[in-house]
Amino acid sequence: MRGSVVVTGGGTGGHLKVADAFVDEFNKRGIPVIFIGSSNGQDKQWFENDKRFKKTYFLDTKGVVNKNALGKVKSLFNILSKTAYCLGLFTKYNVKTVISVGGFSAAAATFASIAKLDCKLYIHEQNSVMGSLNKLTSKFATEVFSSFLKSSKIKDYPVSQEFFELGRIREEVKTIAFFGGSQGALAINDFALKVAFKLNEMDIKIIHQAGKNDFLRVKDEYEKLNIKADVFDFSKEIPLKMQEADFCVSRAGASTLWELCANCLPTFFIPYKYAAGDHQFYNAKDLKDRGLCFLQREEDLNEEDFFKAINSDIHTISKNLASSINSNAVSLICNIIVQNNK
Ligand SMILES: CC(=O)N[C@H]1[C@@H](OP(=O)(O)OP(=O)(O)OC[C@H]2O[C@@H](n3ccc(=O)[nH]c3=O)[C@H](O)[C@@H]2O)O[C@H](CO)[C@@H](O)[C@@H]1O
Repeated sequence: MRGSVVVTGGGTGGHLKVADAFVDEFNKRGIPVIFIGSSNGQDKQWFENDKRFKKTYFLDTKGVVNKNALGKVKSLFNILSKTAYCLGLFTKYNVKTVISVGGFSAAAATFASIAKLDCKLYIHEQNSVMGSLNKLTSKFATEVFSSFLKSSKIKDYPVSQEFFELGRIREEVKTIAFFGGSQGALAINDFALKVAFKLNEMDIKIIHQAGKNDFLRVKDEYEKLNIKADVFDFSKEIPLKMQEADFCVSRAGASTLWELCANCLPTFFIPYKYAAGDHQFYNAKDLKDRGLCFLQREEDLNEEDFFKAINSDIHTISKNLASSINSNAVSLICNIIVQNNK
């Protein structure tokens, strides 16, 4: 492959998990990868000192959306200065390929890839509604990959192999996992605590990812209820937690959603209502329309529908999930990139 490869993007786990899948695939092919992310958000927590990368850079960049006019101008100037810095890096490492997985962390390296004429930009958009950076830059990309875009050459999602390998067809609900996405979700924490007593009475074990900010409160509440739940703030072993569960309650972040499909784990999705363009709801809508998941808006959340869901035919759902996603998306995407950049 000509020149070096940069993977850029992040901010939250959903973007970073896709970056993770790309790095593994390029490394498998003996192609080193440089990562460019932000020092704000979760990028450092995921990739600092990660030996799989040839080099990692965490730039002091922040998002532009959701800021007042002055904040927007400041962020834009900052991104421009970091773009110039990235151009310097691109010359130093002879970068010819940039893969953006989106999020505010991707802005500087994405703009630099557009400015450098001999560099190709590839975008992976995870969500049903395109993020603002991708909207702005996609016309400059050689390819835009997304499960939700008709024009995408590869429609399956780059999910890590372990979610497939640890997948199994469920028969009955003995263990339930509650997942709040990479940052945890207050609404899911509260709902889990509300139904915990009844689940305990039904002899159903609880696994609960509560997120960093609410972890201690949640742990404390289970103790008060005298329930032995597997509660944690963030775990690097989500594939194992999924494997153990027979049913899941989750936010509908794109990476989690496709990992659950890969794992054949029937899920009750409660989308984050403030996600841009309501994308979490639309991430899950097609699966819901095909009878492959349950989907309920936070404001409609009620115990009756939840218990109806766990008592439904989860075996058929689990069986049908097995054909909802192919396991080779990341390899197919990398084939296209490598072929283009020979
Ligand atoms: C609030 C918000 O805007 N969230 C967005 C963010 O979600 P978020 O960052 O929560 O992303 P996802 O749910 O898509 O992915 C979270 C990732 O973190 C991993 N994980 C999670 C918890 C844990 O303890 N350990 C762990 O490793 C999961 O396995 C998954 O791979 O990015 C997604 C992908 O663009 C979007 O679809 C979401 O809408």
